Amino acid sequence: MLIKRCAIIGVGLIGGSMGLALVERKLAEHICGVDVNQDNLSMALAAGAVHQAAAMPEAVSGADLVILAVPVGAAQHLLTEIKQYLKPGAVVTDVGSTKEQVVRQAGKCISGGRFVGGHPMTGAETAGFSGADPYLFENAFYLLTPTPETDTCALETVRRLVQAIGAVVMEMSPQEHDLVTAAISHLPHFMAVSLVTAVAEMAVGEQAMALAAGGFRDTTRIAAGSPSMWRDIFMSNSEQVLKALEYMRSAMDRLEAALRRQDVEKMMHILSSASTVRKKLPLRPKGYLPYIFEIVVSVPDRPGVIAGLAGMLGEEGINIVEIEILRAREGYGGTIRVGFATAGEQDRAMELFQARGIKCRRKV
Ligand SMILES: NC(=O)C1=CN([C@@H]2O[C@H](COP(=O)(O)OP(=O)(O)OC[C@H]3O[C@@H](n4cnc5c(N)ncnc54)[C@H](O)[C@@H]3O)[C@@H](O)[C@H]2O)C=CC1
Ligand SMILES: O=C(O)C(=O)Cc1ccc(O)cc1
Repeated sequence: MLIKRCAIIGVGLIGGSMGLALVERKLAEHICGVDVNQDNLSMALAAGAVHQAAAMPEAVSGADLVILAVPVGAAQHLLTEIKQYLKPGAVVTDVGSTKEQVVRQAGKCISGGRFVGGHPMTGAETAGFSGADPYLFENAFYLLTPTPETDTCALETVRRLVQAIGAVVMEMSPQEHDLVTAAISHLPHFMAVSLVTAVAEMAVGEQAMALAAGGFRDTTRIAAGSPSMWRDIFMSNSEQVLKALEYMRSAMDRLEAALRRQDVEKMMHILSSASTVRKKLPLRPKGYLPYIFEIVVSVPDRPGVIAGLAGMLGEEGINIVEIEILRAREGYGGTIRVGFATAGEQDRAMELFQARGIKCRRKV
């Protein structure tokens, strides 16, 4: 066992998933769960994500590892609260989406550099334990943000834990973290929220909203995320988000100017450059995220189709690392994206499907 006694404060989507992952992989002997929301706590206990539902001082005072899995605003208050109860040598980590403020606060509260900032780059737009998943972290990037003050043993403990739940560790400073996530996570959320707000204000009616097709859905899925979680993310990373917004505004202004002036050439240039950049964006960029070798399979829209494909691959010992339904319209069939860890598996899957007359292509 990696950890003897662990406390998870906040057993919602991420804390709950962490508990399930630790239990499933037998990484912690005993886990205490703490939550202000009794429903989440009861569900976590019933699902076996925690061994015991506990109240604050007891949960923390016996713990070797404390995981803060609450919105970032609450995490900062909790650091102040728990410092008096921590046993000597205990390691504290968090899962918050912003890092600079929390890491600074931890520096004041947690002695010996035994706080290690963490951020799993995986999740969903659903809040609460009901969405918890023991495999949420598998193959996902998990950012750790040590500082020169971080204790090397504490860092190693968290590193090993993150790897043991199947995630891929990447380390960067809290400042770098907040800049990068402002660009690739917080700005997209800001835009998704603004897009939903704008279209709602256009009052195109319920019927028009029902027509909302791929584009609107794809660009706004994340806007359904937890408002309190995102309030805390924006408020704690306002400086970087505001910087990112300046770039966004400038890009929108240039596109708007081309439209106003009916400047076809300029418009074409902007659209083409964006299209090129977007097409080059791998699902998981090489060197940053583990690369995925994908194929896209065209299939009829019938129950059991995915099971059939998965069965064929399974019989050949080809492991699926990702699978996604890209398009399915009743009666028209659809496409399924299947991802593999190696080029060899991608080749074998192509051969297997083609030999059975299944239409497929390599995704580049
Ligand atoms: N939802 C996502 O996709 C991701 C979220 N995160 C971060 O993970 C953290 C948790 O987010 P989720 O699990 O999604 O939220 P959630 O809403 O599903 O869970 C948070 C839990 O913390 C509890 N809580 C709040 N304040 C508390 C307090 N003072 N004491 C004890 N419990 C308290 C809530 O009752 C809730 O059960 C946030 O900091 C978020 O930024 C990180 C990566 C992905
Ligand atoms: O649902 C999605 O696609 C997400 O991007 C979830 C998410 C939300 C917040 C994070 O800090 C990390 C991941």
